[in-house]
Amino acid sequence: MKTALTIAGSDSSGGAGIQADIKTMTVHGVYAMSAITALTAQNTMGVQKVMEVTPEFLSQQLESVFTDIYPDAIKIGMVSSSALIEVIAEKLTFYDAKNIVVDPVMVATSGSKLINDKAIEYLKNKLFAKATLLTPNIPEAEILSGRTIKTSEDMIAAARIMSEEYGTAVLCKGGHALNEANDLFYYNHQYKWFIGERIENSNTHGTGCTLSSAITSYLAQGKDLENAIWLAKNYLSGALRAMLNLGKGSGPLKHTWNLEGGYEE
Ligand SMILES: Nc1ncnc2c1ncn2[C@@H]1O[C@H](COP(=O)(O)OP(=O)(O)OP(=O)(O)O)[C@@H](O)[C@H]1O
Ligand SMILES: Cc1ncc(CO)c(N)n1
Repeated sequence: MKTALTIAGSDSSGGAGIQADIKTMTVHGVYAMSAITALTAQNTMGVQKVMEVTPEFLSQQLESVFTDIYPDAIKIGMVSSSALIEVIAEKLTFYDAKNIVVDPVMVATSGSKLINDKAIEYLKNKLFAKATLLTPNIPEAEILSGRTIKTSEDMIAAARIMSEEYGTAVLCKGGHALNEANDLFYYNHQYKWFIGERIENSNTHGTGCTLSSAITSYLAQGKDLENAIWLAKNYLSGALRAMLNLGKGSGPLKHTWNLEGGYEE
């Protein structure tokens, strides 16, 4: 069985973070492991409280995992402080980790900030160069590239800046652009659009986490990066089309849709 590790925050409401990652990896037939960076008390309406783990405890979780069941691929999500980022960077190097997808989580769908400013600098300087793929959404891409994104051309320019600065592939997600679900892939001075059909569903809690862990699952299974992105996007679209409607705010996706004969009931 292929194995994957998520290094991310826990979402008590189960739709984003570690919980979304484990569900996604599991329905892809990949054995999921976790190293938790923070607990969030969160629901579909917002993040009520965050409790970070200590750097020592994160370090121990990573050591426990890597020295026993080596992950074929790794997804990194919410990491809210510079000390935690340092620990992750050090362990990834020490254990020679491969297939690393970094989702630079900064703000939850509900608008709550999930990272501090010093940590953003550490992400850029210590972590991004180790990534196989970065998956920023538009607001994150604006912060990381220093450019405002209003058009498709802006997305290309921002992705180019990030890819060249960090020497890694970048998938800039277009879910925040009105009427679109097109994501821009940029690597080796070339770009490619991953065109998606926009699904009218306001329940989008955890779309970013779900996409990045689906990509991670496919990388663990040995798919190449572009194939992994296509397959993951298809999985995500199905989870949105299944129209689960839970909670009072922006609800979670139906992660299990692909086990249940699809979304046509
Ligand atoms: N309404 C939609 N219909 C189809 N695809 C969508 C829709 N909204 C988002 N997506 C897709 O979902 C994926 C995640 O994109 P999005 O921009 O929502 O990420 P995110 O903001 O990081 O998510 P999160 O809400 O978890 O922070 C992308 O592939 C995007 O194109
Ligand atoms: C724990 C966690 N990670 C990531 C996100 C981004 O959606 C969230 N809302 N919560």
